[in-house]
Amino acid sequence: MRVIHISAECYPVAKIGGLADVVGALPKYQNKLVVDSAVIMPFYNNKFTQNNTFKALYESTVKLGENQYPYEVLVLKDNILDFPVYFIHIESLLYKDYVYSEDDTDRFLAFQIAAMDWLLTLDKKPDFIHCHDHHTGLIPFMAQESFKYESLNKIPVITTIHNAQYQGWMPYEHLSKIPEFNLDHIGLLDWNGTINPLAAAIKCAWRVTTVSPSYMEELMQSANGLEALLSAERQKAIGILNGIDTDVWNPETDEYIVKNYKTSSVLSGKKANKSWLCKEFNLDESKPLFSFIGRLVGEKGAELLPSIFYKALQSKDISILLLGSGMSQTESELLSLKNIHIGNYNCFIGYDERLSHIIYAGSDFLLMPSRVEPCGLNQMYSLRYGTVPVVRSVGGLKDTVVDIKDKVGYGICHNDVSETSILEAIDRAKEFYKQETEFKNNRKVIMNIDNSWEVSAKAYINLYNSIT
Ligand SMILES: Nc1ncnc2c1ncn2[C@@H]1O[C@H](COP(=O)(O)OP(=O)(O)O[C@H]2O[C@H](CO)[C@@H](O)[C@H](O)[C@H]2O)[C@@H](O)[C@H]1O
Repeated sequence: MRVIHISAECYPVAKIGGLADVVGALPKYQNKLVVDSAVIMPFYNNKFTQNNTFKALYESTVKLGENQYPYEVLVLKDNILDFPVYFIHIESLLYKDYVYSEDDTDRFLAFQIAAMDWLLTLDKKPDFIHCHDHHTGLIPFMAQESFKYESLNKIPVITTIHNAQYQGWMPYEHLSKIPEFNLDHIGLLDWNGTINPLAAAIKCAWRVTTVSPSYMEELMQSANGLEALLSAERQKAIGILNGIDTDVWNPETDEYIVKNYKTSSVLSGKKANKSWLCKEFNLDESKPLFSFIGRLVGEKGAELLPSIFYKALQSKDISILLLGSGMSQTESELLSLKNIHIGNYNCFIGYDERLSHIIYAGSDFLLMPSRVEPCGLNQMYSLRYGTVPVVRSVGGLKDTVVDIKDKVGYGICHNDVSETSILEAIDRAKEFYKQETEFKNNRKVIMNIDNSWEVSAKAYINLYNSIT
């Protein structure tokens, strides 16, 4: 079985968020089964592409309306990744020092067309095309409708929704850039009077998945305008929970963290990582350390954080550390807070992969007050590193974190995204921290929870098999 994943991100090549983690792990775990899995992604100008050498497999031009762009399909000269990655190199559009920006419409249109054009030329075609998020949302449509891809239209296309908030909307002036199709079928591209790639994917993909079962249920109620569409397509929709790459996220071998540890050495291991963090960020090591890692956007409840932190820190019995970037207003509020709660609070505004690993390892609690959380990987990383997640019960968080009130519980859950609710959860976490023996035992329990990809990789294969 040959599967080709098509995505804008893939760890370790280019990562903005969780999409990269999933596309960087799922093919690897599929390849351990009976699958030959590879990835097609854009060739960006970043550290990974600068530090490695590539060779061209294929050269051509991609047509985008009136314009023609030369492009190459590149592969790594030395295959240092766990699965083949094919890079679409379009110098003037994709080869930038960013992944997403204002000019995404043309960039990802060209990416999708170039990827499909190249697939047309292959002797051995994939058995399944697996697309991720709206950046690849026109592929299911083009595979089904564009005349030039007729020879690909028997290949089942699967779309995975990692985040339905962003849908890739584009005005109709871009229509002529989509390879020719029967205009009677234009409705497949449309949602509310505009071209909506995610909607087109939901209509045309053979199967639609979300990254957790609860998120699929939630999208039927609220999906940034697509709820009715998802409900209508419910018979081909399924939620499959993400896993985590336990080779990358393993406190025993993680090269980023200050001291490695396993269940039996969790106390000293976490202590060393916490000490490092507290020294680095001028925090009091003796207090429970609450952290937040992530994109500072509304979906993550980020704009509430400055006020919540301010209030939670009044009692001076906890420390808080934040790593993230996003809305500029929230960033500046978080930065100003540094001058108020000196010694108990700090933040790093930006992106830092190594620091994120040390925070998972050195924190006592990880906060995730998300409004929307399709799956969430942070809570699974934190569990693996013995850090108790404090989460809003939504989407994948609901599927992966059980509250300590439950007999088999191990995390702290709250139902609302309100200040009161989040502050109450923090208070409950503080109480839990004081029950020293239970708290320490719980660390060992959560480190052993199996959230690895093995089960989910199989679930995707069962899904592919159910199509044929
Ligand atoms: N400033 C920073 N510095 C370093 N690392 C940072 C960082 N900000 C975020 N990260 C890292 O990015 C990843 C975030 O993953 P998530 O799954 O939690 O969120 P995201 O919303 O990006 O993903 C979307 O897709 C994924 C994958 O399907 C879903 O789990 C999720 O719910 C959905 O919103 C983690 O690896 C985290 O450590």
